[in-house]
Parts: sequence; C-alpha cells; structure tokens
Amino acid sequence: MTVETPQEKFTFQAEISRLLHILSESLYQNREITVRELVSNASDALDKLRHAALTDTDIDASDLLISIEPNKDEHQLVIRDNGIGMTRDELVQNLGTIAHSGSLEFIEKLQKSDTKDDVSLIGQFGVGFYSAFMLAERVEVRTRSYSEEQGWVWESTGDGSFTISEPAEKLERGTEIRLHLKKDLGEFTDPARLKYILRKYSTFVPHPINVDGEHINDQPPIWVEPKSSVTEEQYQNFFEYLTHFPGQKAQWHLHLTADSPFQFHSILYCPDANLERMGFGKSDHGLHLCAKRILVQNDNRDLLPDYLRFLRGIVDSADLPLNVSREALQDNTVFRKMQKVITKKVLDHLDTIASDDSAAYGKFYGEFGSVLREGIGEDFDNRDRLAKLLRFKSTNTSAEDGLASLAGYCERAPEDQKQIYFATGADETSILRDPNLEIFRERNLEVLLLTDPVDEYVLSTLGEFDEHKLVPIDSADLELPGSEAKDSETDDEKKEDEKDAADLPNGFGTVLSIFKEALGDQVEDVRKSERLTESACCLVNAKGAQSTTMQKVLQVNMPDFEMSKMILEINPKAPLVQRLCELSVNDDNKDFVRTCGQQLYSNALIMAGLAPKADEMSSRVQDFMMQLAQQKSSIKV
Ligand SMILES: Nc1ncnc2c1ncn2[C@@H]1O[C@H](COP(=O)(O)OP(=O)(O)OP(=O)(O)O)[C@@H](O)[C@H]1O
Repeated sequence: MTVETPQEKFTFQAEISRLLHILSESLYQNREITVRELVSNASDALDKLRHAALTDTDIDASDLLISIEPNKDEHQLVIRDNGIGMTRDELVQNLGTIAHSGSLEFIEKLQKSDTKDDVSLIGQFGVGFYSAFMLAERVEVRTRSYSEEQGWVWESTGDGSFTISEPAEKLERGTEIRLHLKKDLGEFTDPARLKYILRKYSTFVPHPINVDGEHINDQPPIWVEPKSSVTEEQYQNFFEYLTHFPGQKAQWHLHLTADSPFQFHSILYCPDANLERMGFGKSDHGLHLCAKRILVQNDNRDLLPDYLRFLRGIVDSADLPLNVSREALQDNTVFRKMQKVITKKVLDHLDTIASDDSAAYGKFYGEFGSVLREGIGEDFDNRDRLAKLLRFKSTNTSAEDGLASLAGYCERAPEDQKQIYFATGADETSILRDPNLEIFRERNLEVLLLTDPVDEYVLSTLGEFDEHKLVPIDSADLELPGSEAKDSETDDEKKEDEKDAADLPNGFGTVLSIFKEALGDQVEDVRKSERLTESACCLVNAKGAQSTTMQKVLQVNMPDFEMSKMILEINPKAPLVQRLCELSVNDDNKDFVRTCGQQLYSNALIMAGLAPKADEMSSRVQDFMMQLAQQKSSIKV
C-alpha cells in the first residue's frame, strides 16, 4: 500500500455538492453510463495530448491507450489513460467546480424532476466525471500532467469535500480513475460485462480500449465509408456515441461526401427531441471537427449557422489544417466554403423531407421549428429558402397535417389576393374569438394563426412571400380580394355600393361623432367597419403600425414603449348599434350613447387582450346594471 502525504482538503463548489447528493440518491438504473463518461474523458485526454504534440515535438504521442482494469478481489474498477493528465491546479479546477455553462441548468432540472430519465443526459452537460459517484463510494484520481514531473492524487467520498495529496510513487503520464465500488455493484468487476458496455457505448472511441489487456474496439470510422456499406445499426450506434444519450433515436441523418472543390466526409444527425424546448437553456453543443480523422475540436459551433445548432455529428476534412486556433479556423477559406456547402445540404435535405413526407416534416418542425425560424433574421442569403420551410397553424383545416406552409397558402388563395393574412394571440382559442376574423370567416379566406410572438417577428422580418405582403388581420393596411379597383366596378356593383351606403341606419353618422367626442384622443379614429359581420365593434391598428400582440411584447420588454393609438371600428349591422342610431335622434339620449361608446371601446380593448381603465369601466357597468334593475319589478305576479 502506498502512503500519500500531506493531504490538503477542499470543499466542492456548492452546485457540485448538490449534484453529488442527487447522484448518490438517484434510483437511475442505467449505471453503465458512468463507464461511458469516464472512457469519453480518457479519450478526450488522449486527443488533447495528440493535439499538444503537433506543436511540441518533445511530446511522445505514440501508443495512446485507454485501459480498463477490473479487480474482483479488491472490488475496484480502474480506468486509465496515458493522455494529457492534470496539474494540481487543473485537478482543483476541473474536479471541484463546474466549468460548463449548461451544467447549472442540468442540475436545476435534476432537482425538480424525479431524475429517472434526466440522469442519462449527464454527459451532455460537462459534468460526466461526477457520475463516478453513482458506482463508487470512494473515487481516487491519480494523475500526472504531460507538462510536469510531479503527479497528484485526488480523492473523495462525494460527501462535500475532496483532498489532494502527493503520491508516494512516481506516476506515469496520464490519469487513472480508481472506483472503490459500492457494495452491490460487483458486476462492474466482471470483464464480460464491461466489454459488453464498452462495445455498446464506446465502440467509436478513436483510441484503442483494452479490457484486461484485450483490445475491444475495432469499429471503422463510418463517416469515411460509402453510405451503402453503413448499416442503420451503425448509424444509430454512432449517434448514441456522439450524443451520450442511450436509446434515443435520431429523427434523420444526413451522410455527406464531397471531393471537389474540397474534400470532406460528414454525418449529421437531427435528434429526436429538442432539449431547448424541455427547459434546458440554449444548446451549446457543436460538431466534432476532424482533419484526416484526427479530432481537432469536439464542439465546433462555427461550421453550422446558429439556427441549425440542434444538429449533432462529425465533419472530417483532409483540407483542414490540423493545428489551428478557433479564430484562425474562421478565417480559413476552405472552412468558410465548407460552412456554406454544409448549410446548403442541410436545407436541401429539409426541402426533400418537407415535400416527400409532410408528417415527418411536421414532427421535425414541431421540435426544431422554433430554432430554424431564427434563420429568417440571421441568414440573409438563405432567407427565401428558410421562408419555404416555415410552418404555421391556419384556419384552413385542409392544410398539410394541421400546419400550413406559405407556399401552400399562396396556392390556395384566390388569384386576386395580394396579401397573406395572419392573426396573433396568446392561444388559438382566443385568436379564434377575435372579431377581426369575422370577415375572413364570411368570405372563406385563410388566416395563419400565430400563438408565438416570435412568429410575428419572423413574418414582419420577412415582409412578403411570393409577392404577397404579410399582414396582420388587425391592420388598417388590409386589402381583401375583390375590394380594390373601384374604378373598374360595373354599374351593377356601383349600384350595390350606393345601396350599401343608403342601407346605413339613420343616425349612424351622429353615433360615430358622439363616440369620437366621447373617446377623444384615446383613439386614432372611430369609423364604420367593413370587416365585422356580427360583433358591434373591434380595434384596428392604424396604417403601418405593428400588430397589437407585437406592441404588447415590446411594452413588456421596453418600459418606455407607448402603444400606438388604434382605430375603433363600428359595425352598422349590429343590433345594438342600430338601436343606438335610433336613440341618437333624441338629444336626451346623447349621454347614454356616449357612455355606450366608452363601454364598447372597453369591450374592444378586452377582446384585443388589452386592459381598459378598470375603475371607470366597473362604475359604468354598475350604472348600466342600476338602470336595468330599476326597470325590473319587485312585485311577484
Ligand atoms: N481522464 C482525464 N484526463 C485529463 N483530464 C480529465 C480527465 N477526466 C476529466 N478530466 C478533466 O475534468 C474536466 C471535467 O470532466 P467532466 O467529465 O465532468 O466534464 P467534461 O469532460 O468537461 O464535459 P464533456 O463531457 O461535455 O466534454 C474535463 O473537462 C477535463 O478537463
């Protein structure tokens, strides 16, 4: 037995203590993931050493190896690598604090959930090492950095603190993780069981893995193989290897090979679920970037635009320099061309799915549409292509799988329809109650239903699609098919218009002017509505103004933002309005009509999701109730 002296004691960062507590209590059954995580760290350490050797010829990066040594008698499992190793400071930093931004969210999520499924995600959040405490009651790390002669021993029982000491013996370069296994976990000393686990999760590790001296991973790098020779199982295994997510299937994958003008091989995967939607923060994973099969970066986020950040995979190119910094890579011409080509190929692939299998595309869009649509604002060159990939709910029930594309919308629209109409609101039910929709319903015109303000932002950024202007239904800019070109109206149509004007109830003009006077500068205007068929009134945004939903979002985010004044539209066919017109001939009713105007405006505000002045409205409604109550009789007949 070796004796280490002296020991220095450290406390784990609070978040790590929380994580260790959760992991040690976790009932999660799939403890195999610990082996995967530790082997993955060992592989990273070998990659780092090989990378360092590119610039430092004194480093011997030959015979890199990961060895797994089970010890039944001692009830221990050792995972050893001859990689980059860690200095004392690196040990304190790397195995005592949280380095990755996403990991705090992961821990918070674990605390809230019953941890059953979420633990399997541990490797995605840069805290994989700590999974060692799911298997071990005590963990010992013996390590020596390639950059120094002195080695170090890190030790912890996962109870809130760890110690660091100098080993008695001289350590080889690299890292050894010794797991003193929990009592009931003897299976992790069984070589057959370990080989099974490693073949399942670590078969694509690009360095040899030995179990008790036997080399067990001989999987060829499938991305450089011809597509026809790669099986679905290999694609699936590689996806699991890349994502550290056992059992999750990719929605689709794209295997790309190019020889000119530059050479590259790539496999890109679209995961099944979007973790960002599940409450984890913005995904910060990247692609594995290799040059001639040697890993250059394992989280490259520059090769794909941000709006495709959900894709996972590998890109391997003989034309990329091996030894470059992130910044230098950005300036590399081949790299920039590769960005364009890969983005184009992904968009081509999405086009194909969208046209060949709308159900599959609907599933994809449901998960990742919220990320993809960011591209409309970010990627000017591909904006038109991205616009074709957008999907929305729509009032047209025959739209593909409940989601409508802009192209499909334009095909279905009458030929003289020059605009694409959209309605916005907190949810579909409240949008469908919007009185502004009445005319569209009556004339059977399709309206896109937007429940996420980001969609409205996307459509306003887009401006138009296929020569159709994108217009919110509560806009004064609305042009309905058939309502333009008054000059070319036939005599019959002109007569119809005149008849309409003559049909206006007597006193309508008086009612409008009483309303205008009552509302003063609270509104931009009060006018006759062409869009209402049933409701008495609605609010419309003045020409050029943003929609109400958009303005509400701006108001929440910018305290100084002032909503623009709206136009109150009155429906002359509504029975209440007609009665007010009759009453308006008698001057004695003027006050009553005025109060009705104020109340109609309050109602319209509520329907538009805006708040009327609560005190004024409640006393007004109370007065109305009083008037009605006084007309009732208390005598029982
Ligand atoms: N075998 C090892 N050799 C050298 N350094 C290691 C080794 N294992 C862990 N480390 C260091 O500890 C850090 C924390 O490891 P952990 O598994 O918790 O997260 P990570 O590996 O950084 O995350 P990710 O798996 O997302 O890359 C690593 O980044 C690395 O610097």
